[in-house]
Amino acid sequence: MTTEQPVFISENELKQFTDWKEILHALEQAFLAVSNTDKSGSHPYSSQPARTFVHTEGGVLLCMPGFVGNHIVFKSDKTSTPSSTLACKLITSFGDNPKRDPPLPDINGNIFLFDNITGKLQATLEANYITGLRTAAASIVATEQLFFSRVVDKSNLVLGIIGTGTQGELHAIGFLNTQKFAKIKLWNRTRSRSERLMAKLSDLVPSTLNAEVVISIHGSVEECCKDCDVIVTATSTSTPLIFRSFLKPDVHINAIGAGRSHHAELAQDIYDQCSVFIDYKTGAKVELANLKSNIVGEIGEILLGTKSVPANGISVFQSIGMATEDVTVGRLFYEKYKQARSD
Ligand SMILES: NC(=O)C1=CN([C@@H]2O[C@H](COP(=O)(O)OP(=O)(O)OC[C@H]3O[C@@H](n4cnc5c(N)ncnc54)[C@H](OP(=O)(O)O)[C@@H]3O)[C@@H](O)[C@H]2O)C=CC1
Ligand SMILES: O=C([O-])C1=[NH+]CCC1
Repeated sequence: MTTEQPVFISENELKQFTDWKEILHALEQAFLAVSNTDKSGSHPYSSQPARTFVHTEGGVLLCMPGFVGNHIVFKSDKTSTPSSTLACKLITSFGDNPKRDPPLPDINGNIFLFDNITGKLQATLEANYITGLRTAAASIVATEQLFFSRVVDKSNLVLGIIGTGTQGELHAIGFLNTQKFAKIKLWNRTRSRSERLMAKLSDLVPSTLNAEVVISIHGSVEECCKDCDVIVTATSTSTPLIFRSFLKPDVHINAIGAGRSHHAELAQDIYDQCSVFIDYKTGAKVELANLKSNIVGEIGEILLGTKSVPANGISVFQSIGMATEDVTVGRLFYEKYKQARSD
């Protein structure tokens, strides 16, 4: 039980605790928790309503509350006993922020972690960086489940990143640190931003699994998508950027962006032919209500073994973003922060 005053953990403090293996594990726990309906078994479980939106003239405030029970915080600690975590992320998206002088991020948020027994606030974590990490980790887990599990020859795979803003950058860094690709192709509406990311990635490459990776920048979305095995779309576009004709017959897409309408990045001719997996049905009922496609199930259902992965074709992870991701990743970072202070 917490009797201390709540702590505030800044973005800079949080950055030093980044550990992709632990973050992927936290995401698996979140996915399992939303799909598991049996509270008495060994899997995590959750309580999570659809998030709410408050619209203003300049942007939107999202309220994302969630609870995860029976989850393992640290993958690496084999003696970990299951934990329960209650949290709420408040996050805003103000689209004109990047154009301000000096520029500000479009998305700004905080995660509030509560004591699970007393309901008292324990910690406030700045959440811009964590949101990027957990969104990228969700895509990586989805790609492992929907693509790497069905691909036999993993020797020459190509990753495409469409949109190299905050989310696109963390996706590129996350994939570099956790999966092997022969090539990473970048496209961004403003080319200078993909040039900046290319320079950053080139510095990181020697310390990742991908020492030989070739990174390139492309002038059109079509050219960037050509030959890609895995694609990430991380833009705020309101009109489709990728069409069926740009794609190989077997490809996996993580569609994470597009703000108000989550399915704006891909053309209808892709949705007509693909298998869509989502993060949570409760959110999809609200936020993907207008999506006309074959929604097969949740990523957590694959992890639980209650849904199977299509053998081939186009798979899409339509990432909405959910509170349970912030719950398990927020708790992981809070525990790491406490460990560091007690050392
Ligand atoms: N699924 C999830 O869990 C999450 C989803 N998101 C969503 O991801 C998207 C990206 O967020 P973030 O990276 O933080 O934002 P940034 O502002 O950092 O980046 C926005 C990106 O979108 C591009 N873009 C904007 N408008 C267009 C357009 N009309 N056509 C093509 N590209 C465009 C920008 O290009 P340029 O550099 O040229 O401006 C930039 O690459 C947002 O829609 C956000 O809502 C964010 C967090 C979590
Ligand atoms: O899931 C999330 O945190 C967000 N989705 C869009 C803006 C922030």
